[in-house]
Amino acid sequence: MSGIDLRFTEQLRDWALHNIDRGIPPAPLARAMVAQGFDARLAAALADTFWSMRARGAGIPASGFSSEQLADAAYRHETPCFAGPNLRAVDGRTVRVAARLAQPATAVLDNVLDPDECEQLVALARPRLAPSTIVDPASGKDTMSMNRNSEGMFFRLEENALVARIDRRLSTLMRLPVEQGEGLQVLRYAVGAASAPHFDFLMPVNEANRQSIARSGQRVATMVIYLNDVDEGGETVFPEAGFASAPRKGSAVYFEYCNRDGQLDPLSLHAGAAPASGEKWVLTKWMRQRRFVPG
Ligand SMILES: O=C(O)CCC(=O)C(=O)O
Ligand SMILES: [Fe+2]
Repeated sequence: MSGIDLRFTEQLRDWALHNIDRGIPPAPLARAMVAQGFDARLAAALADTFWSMRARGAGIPASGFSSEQLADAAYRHETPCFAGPNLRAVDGRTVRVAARLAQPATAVLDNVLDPDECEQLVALARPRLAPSTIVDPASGKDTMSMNRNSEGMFFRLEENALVARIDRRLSTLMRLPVEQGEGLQVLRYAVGAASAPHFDFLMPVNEANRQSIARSGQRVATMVIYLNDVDEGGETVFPEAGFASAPRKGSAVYFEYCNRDGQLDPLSLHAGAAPASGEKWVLTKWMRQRRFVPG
């Protein structure tokens, strides 16, 4: 192969891909390489490029990267959905931007749902809850988490009047068609239940994820809406960004992670922290690049 500007060993390649396929972001990979004696800038360039090519489903070269591949690794942030006005009129209400983070492109939003909408959603979801599974990144199979986990359910898109109103409101807020949305998900966390750090976009490392991406495109943005107040804990934590959003009933955290070129933002890694008392309920909307076609 011609045009190699940065060489790596097969051993390093295998180690990096193994960890990326387990859901590890580039920054901790680079830190591990530095701990093994790599120069910090070299480690970051290698980790970022392995990660970005793998996340996009590109073939990884056998022995080195070209300067073009190295230059294309860094995520290019675009103008985020919630740049501009702090108030958004939608569906007869005013949604307020309470906080913004540039990387990953994140906005904390107030007044996304009314208290009574939150309560109705909890009442509709409660009898349909099932133990949450996590998709094992390597196999694409649903597995029960080893940690104490949340319980969850999905509404079908526009399955009743309340859900349809919220699907449309979120579509307007997120500036993508209702049809590009997956059905709303509700999660309930008991005291001590958490969700581990994960990406919402689909890593194309197993057949199930590749087929889902082929049907509907990649996930591009997420809205997590808090359905209750939590006295302590329960934040949505972004460990690579050093940021956490605390649950407040009817408020939301929005974040985007797939740009027009199909690059994916590793800073969007996030986790659901366990409530220290009471319960935590969230409603999640994921948007796709194209019309969502369930599997
Ligand atoms: O529970 C949270 O705060 C985050 C939920 C989440 O990450 C998700 O639904 O994808
Ligand atoms: Fe998530």
